[in-house]
Amino acid sequence: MIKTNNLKVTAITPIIAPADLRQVFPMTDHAREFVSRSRERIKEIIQRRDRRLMVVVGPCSIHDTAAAVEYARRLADLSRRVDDQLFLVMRVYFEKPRTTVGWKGLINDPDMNGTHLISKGLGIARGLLCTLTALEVPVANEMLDLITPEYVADLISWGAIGARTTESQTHRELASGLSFPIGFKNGTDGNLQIAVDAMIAARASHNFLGINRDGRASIIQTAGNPDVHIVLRGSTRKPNYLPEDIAHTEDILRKNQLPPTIMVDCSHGNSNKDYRRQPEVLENVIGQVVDGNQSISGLMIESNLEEGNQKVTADHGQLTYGVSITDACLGWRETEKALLAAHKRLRSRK
Ligand SMILES: O=C[C@H](O)[C@H](O)COP(=O)(O)O
Ligand SMILES: C=C(OP(=O)(O)O)C(=O)O
Repeated sequence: MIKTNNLKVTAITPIIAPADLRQVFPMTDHAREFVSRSRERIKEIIQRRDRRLMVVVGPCSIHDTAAAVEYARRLADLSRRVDDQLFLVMRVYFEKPRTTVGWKGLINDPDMNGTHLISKGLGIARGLLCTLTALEVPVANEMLDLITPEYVADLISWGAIGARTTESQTHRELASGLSFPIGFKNGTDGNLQIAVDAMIAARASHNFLGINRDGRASIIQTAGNPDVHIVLRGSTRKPNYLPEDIAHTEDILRKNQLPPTIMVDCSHGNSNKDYRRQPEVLENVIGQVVDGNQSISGLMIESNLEEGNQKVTADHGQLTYGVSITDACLGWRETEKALLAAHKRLRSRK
């Protein structure tokens, strides 16, 4: 018999159901209360009812949970020192969109060796989110895969749809049903319209395919997510965080009847992919806020315990602790210095 299906599929392996993983790593009452409170604070900030700025700061990707917990402890300490001006949310990114190919993150390949033990990755991810929530560190995640939210989204306070997926209908549908605020990045070529279209789409209700708690394919019907905003991340051609870029974005949001609230990613196209330039982007944007800008509500920084990045080799014993294995990051010392300086300047606001 001639086979016409799965000609290019080499294996299909069922995985643990979301309900079962949630039983292994249950959400405590404290976690529920903390995540709900963090989401409310973020909503207030992006709606500009709370004049603090949200800063999504942390590693480009998580590959070592011990280092992530150490980073979270430092962030929690720093948060206590700056929280009258800055609401810090940790970047805890488990899924990486690749330009072509490469390691796709801790969920996809937790052992970083091509074994792709996705059930294990989901378990490590959920376990880490429980630990970080117990430490009272709010978590930000990139929503890349359309299935994983059922496993982890209850512990997340803010989500990004990345530059490579903002134009995707399925990601917009996903965003329309998520229980937390979502930032849509501009395209890698600088296109803002795709983020505007994404916001309009995600605010509407949708019917689409997903999975339920038992892992069964289901029709998901959503109400629409009003808590969506744009994230300016620059492009391969130029940055887009300068006052004229912000004014242009405000104008586009106004023309599309979208709330004037903007997050600036200090990394990616805005730093010309040079992590050392993130503090200068941060300083410029903080200057705009101190000078009276009302629409900038958030910032993003790629930061790790140690600066730079490293390649993963077959012998993981060779990896340097606290260094990114994806994009290069600002080190902790520089991150702390930059955020304390931002805090000091914001305090001088009228
Ligand atoms: O922030 C992450 C990266 O810029 C993104 O995942 C693309 O990475 P790549 O171009 O190395 O694949
Ligand atoms: C991939 C990322 O960003 P972007 O989608 O802007 O490239 C990221 O923040 O990890």
